[in-house]
Amino acid sequence: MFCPQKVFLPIFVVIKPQTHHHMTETSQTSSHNTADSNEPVVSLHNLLIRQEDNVVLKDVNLKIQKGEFVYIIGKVGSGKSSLLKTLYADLTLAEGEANVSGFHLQKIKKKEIPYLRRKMGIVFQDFQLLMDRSVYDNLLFVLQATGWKHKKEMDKRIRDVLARVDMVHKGYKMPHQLSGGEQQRIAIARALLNEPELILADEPTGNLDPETSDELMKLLHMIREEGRSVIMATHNHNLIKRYPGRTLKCENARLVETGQEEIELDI
Ligand SMILES: Nc1ncnc2c1ncn2[C@@H]1O[C@H](COP(=O)(O)OP(=O)(O)OP(=O)(O)O)[C@@H](O)[C@H]1O
Repeated sequence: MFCPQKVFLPIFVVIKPQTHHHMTETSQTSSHNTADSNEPVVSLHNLLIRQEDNVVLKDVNLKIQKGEFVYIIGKVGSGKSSLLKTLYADLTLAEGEANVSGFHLQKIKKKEIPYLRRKMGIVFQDFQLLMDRSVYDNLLFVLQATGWKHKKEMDKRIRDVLARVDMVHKGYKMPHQLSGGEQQRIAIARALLNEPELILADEPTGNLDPETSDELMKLLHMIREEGRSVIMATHNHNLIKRYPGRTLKCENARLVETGQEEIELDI
């Protein structure tokens, strides 16, 4: 069954109209610093990441700059999703210091989390579109939930993001009328609505065939070229070979940098 909380929309926050007000809002929050443009988008210092009582990752140290494309690899259960969940504050940080888009996660309050999530776009393996409404209404829902008010501006924004993912004529379709690849494009369009500086993608090609995965990778790399940072967890090593990027591996409860030559091709 569809679980609305899992869409990670800041729907429980009433936000003023969308007129470039992000900094004012976020800077009012105690865990947020107005980000310097040279600051890393993600800065992690000695993190300990736990799931219940189990240590998933320890001594995690990482800096990701604006415009970097970073892959997270590792075996099933090695901690890739837990790391991403920590970054979008779905998993409480056990120890260490984490600065993500200017938010200090070690002291973030529950009510501040929607503001953090507005600075990022999150893409999942299973797309997580609202199945009971059209593509257009999926996007409209997010804009309204994040404080946009003016019909014309919302319409323009929706058309812009649909154009970016080459889906401008599919706005009237219901999600079930789209292929998996098309649904994932819509999920990316949704992630781009509020111009985030960071895209987190958890196994985004997991449900896609190789050709469609390839197209999605081109799209994610195009998004990176616009100056956004992309962090993508994946099992698909072939894709990393075709679209090289900085690669980190979760292994033995640590996060380690991995050279391209160490990445084994999938059979
Ligand atoms: N909600 C949860 N409660 C308790 N333990 C969990 C929870 N989610 C994950 N874990 C455990 O935490 C560890 C890391 O899981 P995680 O999902 O981060 O791994 P992963 O590398 O993303 O795996 P996969 O490749 O299967 O997606 C695993 O041992 C897993 O069983």
